Amino acid sequence: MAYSISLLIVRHDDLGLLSHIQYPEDLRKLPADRLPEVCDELRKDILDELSVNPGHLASSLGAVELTVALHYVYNTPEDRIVWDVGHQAYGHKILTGRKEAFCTNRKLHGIMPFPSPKESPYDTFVCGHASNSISAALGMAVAEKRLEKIAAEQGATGGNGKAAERKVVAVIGDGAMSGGLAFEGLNNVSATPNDILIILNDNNMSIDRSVGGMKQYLIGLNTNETYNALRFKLSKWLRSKGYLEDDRRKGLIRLGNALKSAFSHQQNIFEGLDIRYFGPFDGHNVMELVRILRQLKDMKGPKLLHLHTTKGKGYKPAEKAATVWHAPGKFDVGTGERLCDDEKGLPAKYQDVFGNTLLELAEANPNIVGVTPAMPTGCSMNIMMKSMPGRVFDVGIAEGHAVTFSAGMAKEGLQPFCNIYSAFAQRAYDNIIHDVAILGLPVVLCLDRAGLVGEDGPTHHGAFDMAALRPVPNLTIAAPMDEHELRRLMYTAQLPGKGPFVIRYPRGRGVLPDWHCQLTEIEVGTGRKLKDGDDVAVLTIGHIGNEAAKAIAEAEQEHPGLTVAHYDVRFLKPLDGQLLAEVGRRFSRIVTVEDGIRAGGMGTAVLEWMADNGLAPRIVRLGLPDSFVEHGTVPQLMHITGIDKDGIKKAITGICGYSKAQ
Ligand SMILES: Cc1ncc(C[n+]2csc(CCOP(=O)(O)OP(=O)(O)O)c2C)c(N)n1
Ligand SMILES: CC(=O)[C@@H](O)[C@H](O)COP(=O)(O)O
Ligand SMILES: [Mg+2]
Repeated sequence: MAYSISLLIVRHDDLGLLSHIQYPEDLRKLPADRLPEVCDELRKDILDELSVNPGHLASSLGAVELTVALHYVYNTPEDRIVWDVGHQAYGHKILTGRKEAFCTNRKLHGIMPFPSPKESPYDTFVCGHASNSISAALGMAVAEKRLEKIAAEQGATGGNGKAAERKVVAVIGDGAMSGGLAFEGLNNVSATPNDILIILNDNNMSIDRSVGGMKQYLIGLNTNETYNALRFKLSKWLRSKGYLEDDRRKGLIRLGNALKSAFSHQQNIFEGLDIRYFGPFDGHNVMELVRILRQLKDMKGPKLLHLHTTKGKGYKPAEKAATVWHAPGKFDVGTGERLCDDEKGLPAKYQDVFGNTLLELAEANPNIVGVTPAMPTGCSMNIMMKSMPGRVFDVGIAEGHAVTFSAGMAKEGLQPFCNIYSAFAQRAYDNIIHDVAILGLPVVLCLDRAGLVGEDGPTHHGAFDMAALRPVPNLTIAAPMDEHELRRLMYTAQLPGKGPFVIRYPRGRGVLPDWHCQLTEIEVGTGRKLKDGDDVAVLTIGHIGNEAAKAIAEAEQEHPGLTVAHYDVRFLKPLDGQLLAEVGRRFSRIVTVEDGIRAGGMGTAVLEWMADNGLAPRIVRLGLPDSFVEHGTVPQLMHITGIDKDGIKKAITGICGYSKAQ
C-alpha cells in the first residue's frame, strides 16, 4: 500500500520527551511513570499547532491520555486501533511517525484530515463518518480468527505469520455511539465470537450537547469500584484455570448482570448483550488507564471499557465551551481569543441564511418543524432551536433516522425541514427513497455542505448528492445560486402540494451584500437566463454559477467578439424543458458546470435531455472527477478539479476554438 504525504514540512521544535518519540515503540521504552509528562507535551503540541493550523481541537485534547495508554499497552500497528470519526486522533498521528509533518495537517498534499490506511499502517480503517468503528473492528477480529484458521490448516505457524494473537480495539465517542450503525455493530459483537475491546470515550458531548436516551443512560451508568476490582481478579483467575471459554463466559456475564441489577437496581445494556462492561473510569489518569488496559488486553470475549473524559481537557477555554472549540479556527493560546476573520462587509454564510429563514418560515407556518442529526450549530438550526425549542429535534448522529422520523411527521401533516450535510446524507439514501419518495411525503431535505468542503477532504465533500438523488422518482431537487434564491426555494418548498423537496447549498458564504429579501415562490422546474450570448451556452446549477459568471466576463473581455450566454438551471429535477429546448436549438456548443460528481449529475442530465429530444450540441461537462478529491482549501481544490474561474474559462474558450479544450 502506498502511503502518501507529499507536503513535507519539518518542524524543529524541541519537544522534550516527545522529541525522542517517533513511533509507539519509542514510547513503549519509557517507564510508565513518565507517561503523564508525555501527555502534557502532546497536549501542548496539539494546542500550539492547532492555534496556527486549524483543525479538530477539543476532541483530540480529550483523548490524549487514552491515546498514549493505547499505544503504550498495545503492540501497534500489529494490534489494531480503530478510531471512530478520527477527529480525536491528532495525538495518535503525532505518536505514529507524523510528528514532523503534523504542521501539514489538513493542508493540500499534507497529512490527511482523518486517519487513513492510505497514509499510515497505524491508521487501520477509513475515518470521517461516525459510528463505523465497532463494525469495522469486529470485521477485523473475525478476519484475524479466520485467517489464523486457514494458516493452521495450511500448516503455517499462525495467522499473518506473527507470534502473538492480534488485538483489536474500537474507540468510539458517546456521540458516535448514538448512531444506528454503532448499535448494529454492538448487536453483532454480542453474537459473534470475538475478543474485541470497545472503548467508549464518554465526554457527554457530541459537537453540540449529546442527546437521547443513550446519553442519559450513560450518565446514570455506574459500577462500584470494589465490584470492578473483584471482577478483574475473578476473570483473570477463571481464565488461568481455563474456565472462560465462550459458553461459560456468557453464562458468567449473565450471572454477574443478574447480581448487579439485584444489588444496584440497574440493568447494564452492554452486559445484557453479553459484552462485558468495565467502568466508568477516569479517562485522564494515564497510569490507571495503562493498568486497566493491561488487564483487559488478554481477556477473552467482547468487552466495553467506559471512560469519562472532558472534551477540550487541559485547555480551559475549550473545556468551558466545547462546541465552539470543537474546531475553533486559529486562536491565541495564551488568551484563548479566537482569531476570526473580520466578517464586516462579507456576505452571510449559507447556513445562517438557512437558519434565519427557517425561523421566519416557522413563525408563519405552525406545521414547520426542524430536524437535525447532531449538527444544530453546524447548520444553524440552533437559531430556531433557541426560539422554538419544542419544534426542533436534534436526533443525534442518526441521518437515516432523521429522514424517516421526518417522513413520519410529514405523513401526519407536519412540514419537516430536515437538514443534513450532503456527505452524511449518504447514510440516509434508502430512507430518502423508501420512506420519503415512494409516498411522496413533503419532507424538505436541506443538504448543507454540498460540493467541495475543503480541509475535511474526501469523506466530507458533498460530491454525490445530485448524481445519487437525480434518478429517484417524486423528488424535486434544486440548488440556489445565491442567498435570496435559497430563501425563496425554502419558501417554495413548504407551500402545499410540493412533495419531497431537496435543496442543496455549499459550505461557506454567499455572494450578496444583504441576504434579506421578500419570500416569493419560484415555479418548480424553472431555470433562468442570466445573460444572453451567441457563441456558447454555459449552464450552471447552484452557487458555482457565480464562478462561471466571472469566467464568462473574463473570457469575453479577453476575446473581443466572443459572446457567452449563461443559464442557471436551478432545478436538477424536474429539468426546465423549455429552457433546454431554447439552449439546444440556439447553441451548438454547451458547457455545463456543477460542483458535484460529473458522472450522473446535471451535465449528464442535460446530455440525456438533448439526446432524448433529438438534439446533438457539443457538450463539455465540468464537475468533480471519477476519483476521490483530496483535502485542501476550496479554491485549491476547485482549481485542481477544473471548476474554478480559470478552468471554466478554459472550457469556454476551448469549445469556441480560442484555445485547446480540456
Ligand atoms: C455520519 C456522521 N454524522 C455527523 C458527523 C459530524 N460529527 C463529527 S464529530 C461529531 C461528534 C461526535 O461526538 P463523539 O463521538 O462523542 O466525539 P467527541 O467529539 O465528543 O470527542 C459529529 C456529530 C460525522 N462525522 N459523521
Ligand atoms: C469531524 C466532523 O465530521 C465535523 O467536525 C466536521 O468537520 C464539521 O464540518 P464543518 O466545519 O463544515 O461544520
Ligand atoms: Mg463525545
